Amino acid sequence: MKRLDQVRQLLAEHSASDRIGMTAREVGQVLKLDRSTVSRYLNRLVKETEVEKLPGRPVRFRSVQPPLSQPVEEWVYSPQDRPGSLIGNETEMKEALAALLYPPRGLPLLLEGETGTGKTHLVEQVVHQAREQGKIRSTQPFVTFNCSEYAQNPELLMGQLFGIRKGAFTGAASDRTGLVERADGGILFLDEIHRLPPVGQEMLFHLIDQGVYRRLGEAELERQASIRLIGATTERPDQVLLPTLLRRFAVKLTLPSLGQRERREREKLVDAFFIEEARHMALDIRLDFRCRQAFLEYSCPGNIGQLKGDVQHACAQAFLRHLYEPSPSVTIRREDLPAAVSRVWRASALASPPFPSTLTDGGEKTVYSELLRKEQELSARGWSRHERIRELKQMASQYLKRSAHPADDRRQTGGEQLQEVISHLTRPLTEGQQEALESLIRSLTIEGDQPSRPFPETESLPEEHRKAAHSLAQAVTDQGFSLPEEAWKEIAHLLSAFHESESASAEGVPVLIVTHGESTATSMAQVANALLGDERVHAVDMPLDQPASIALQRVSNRVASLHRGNGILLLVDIGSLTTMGEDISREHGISIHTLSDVTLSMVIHAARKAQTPGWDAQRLMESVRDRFPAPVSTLSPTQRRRVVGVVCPQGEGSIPALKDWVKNNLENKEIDVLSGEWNPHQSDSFDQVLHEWHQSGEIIALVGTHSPPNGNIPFFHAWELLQPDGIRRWKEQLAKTGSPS
Ligand SMILES: Nc1ncnc2c1ncn2[C@@H]1O[C@H](COP(=O)(O)OP(=O)(O)OP(=O)(O)O)[C@@H](O)[C@H]1O
Repeated sequence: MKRLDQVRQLLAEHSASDRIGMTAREVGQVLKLDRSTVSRYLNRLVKETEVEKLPGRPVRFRSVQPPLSQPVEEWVYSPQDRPGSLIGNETEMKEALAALLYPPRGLPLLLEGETGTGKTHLVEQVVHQAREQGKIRSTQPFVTFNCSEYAQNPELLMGQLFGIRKGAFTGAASDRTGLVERADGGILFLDEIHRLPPVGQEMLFHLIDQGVYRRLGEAELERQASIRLIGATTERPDQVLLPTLLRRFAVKLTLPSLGQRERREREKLVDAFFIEEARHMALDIRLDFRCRQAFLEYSCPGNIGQLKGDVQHACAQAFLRHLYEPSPSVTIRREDLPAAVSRVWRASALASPPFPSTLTDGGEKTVYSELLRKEQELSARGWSRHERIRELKQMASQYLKRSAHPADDRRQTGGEQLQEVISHLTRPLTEGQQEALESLIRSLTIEGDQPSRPFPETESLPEEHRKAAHSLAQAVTDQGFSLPEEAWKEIAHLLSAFHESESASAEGVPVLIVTHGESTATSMAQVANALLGDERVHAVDMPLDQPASIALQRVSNRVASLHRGNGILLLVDIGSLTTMGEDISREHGISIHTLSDVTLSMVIHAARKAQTPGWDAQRLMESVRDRFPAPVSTLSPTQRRRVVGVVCPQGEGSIPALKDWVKNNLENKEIDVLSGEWNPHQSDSFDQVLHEWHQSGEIIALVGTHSPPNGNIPFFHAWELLQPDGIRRWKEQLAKTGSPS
């Protein structure tokens, strides 16, 4: 904490209990600072009317805080409050705006600052203001790209930026437009610009300098583009950028870390973030003195970004409690604070009374409305209160990227006890088998009486496995755990898998699990591999905050490395993952069969059958699908309708006109046009839109006003469709995906 803040805080705490104030010497003694330094700070605080000088000698100083008789015990943030879109950074804002608007096409601007200091936010605000002021037309593109997304693959990174000519490198199956081309006439914001390899930096330099560039693999044709360039980096620019490129950035700004900011600014940030949450919830949020104080003091290495995330974390926890304790507003308590914040929470003379809260949906789709929707859905499905709270807690922590530790999970579900029951009942099983069985039964008990899916049929299973599963399910129920009536069927499949030995073939079909979450896929693969005694199941975890493009790249790399000639079985959970197989299959020409709604027993079955001699991915997929019939969906592009999606960020209002345009310009009336909005601030929002559309058919192209965060489906910028080249590309794309005869 800065010294000025230490002085301010000491006086605030002292004045709260003792109104006679402190002398400069006393303050110096407590803080171990010399008196003249303390006097300087005290006079500054007096000037800023935060501290008052009391009459008499020696001069005593007292914080201008409300007297104890009327303590400010709590802050109330209301949805009617206006949070302010940019806090601090006014000077940087002015300079950045001046750079952006400098004639004729702006001065290249470079922002430097630690992660979370607000570089992206500043750029967004600058562009917003330039548009508001009419200095930049809203039709001029604003393309943003984070170079770290493709940092592991420099070719792809540069291809993404400058475009690719067909055949430029292995896998470049068609010509591809780059972001430079999309940003032509507008603004290109390159975040983490230092991730560009030197040759890419050279190309960028050439573009800024001469206004020309080439697509990758294009030797003859030189293309022109006029862009306003903004770069951002978390590194020291002189250590990571080529001097030639660095010199071309005429304006360089450094954003301060949170620790370097004035306390006033931090207060404004904390208040703004709470107001933002109150607006999302459409409810007042109450926060007591000590909690707010903790937010002002804790060490926050992730800067403003982390501060905002931690405020959201506390709000989500409080909102969750509020769902079960209806009252007119949401109150943040110490137990809601993230650990780092809670650690600096201190008992204070100012106590806060408990406050009640109510239930209202803010309308907008936020973590709160989602929690609320989930709660209603689970109630309607008859989940018990205990189970609902558990589920919602998990959901909240997922949203906040704080997925619960598996050990906690086990404790919450009475897992230890369950484990004991199972190990007692199933002594002959190996440790790995017991673990698998326990996982399965735990997931079945969580589902309660009304499972979300039908159970697999068991006619083909040996009678002894059916009977054993029956008794096991009965025994588990007798121990007080609630299992769905037909849960034994799934257990029977698992028991059958344990006992069936397969003659392994060296080839086999690789099974790859891809699911959302930090470790879900890996855990399933580990259990299955432990059980079957080898490493035939592979996994890719998809943390919720990871961009879809990176996930696709990771899965694609994994598919390429696993492929042995018999295709791949992809087992996925939900969302846009179901479309991945198709994209990757096209990219590598590998036969990929995808099944969704993966469960542990499905993985075990697939792993067991994967080594069957002579089987390929299709045969394996059919076997798994037959065993686990619904709601498993196989994705066969040949039987599906084709869909063009019109997609814009929320609140843009351009969807109806765009949708009409697309419909009127589609020669093939068999293509469906769907539209939807996504929330740029919610990492999986775009995936959800894709997932919904995917139910209706294969998405062959996207049209919108902003590039969506998914680079796998061909995207057409609205303005591009009005250009002759855009229309040509559009027609080509539709023709390319024509229905197979
Ligand atoms: N000055 C500000 N006023 C209000 N909110 C801000 C401010 N600066 C940043 N934020 C908020 O903090 C969060 C993090 O900011 P941002 O993503 O711009 O940081 P960054 O420096 O680009 O981080 P990174 O280097 O990790 O990409 C954003 O949600 C943004 O809305």
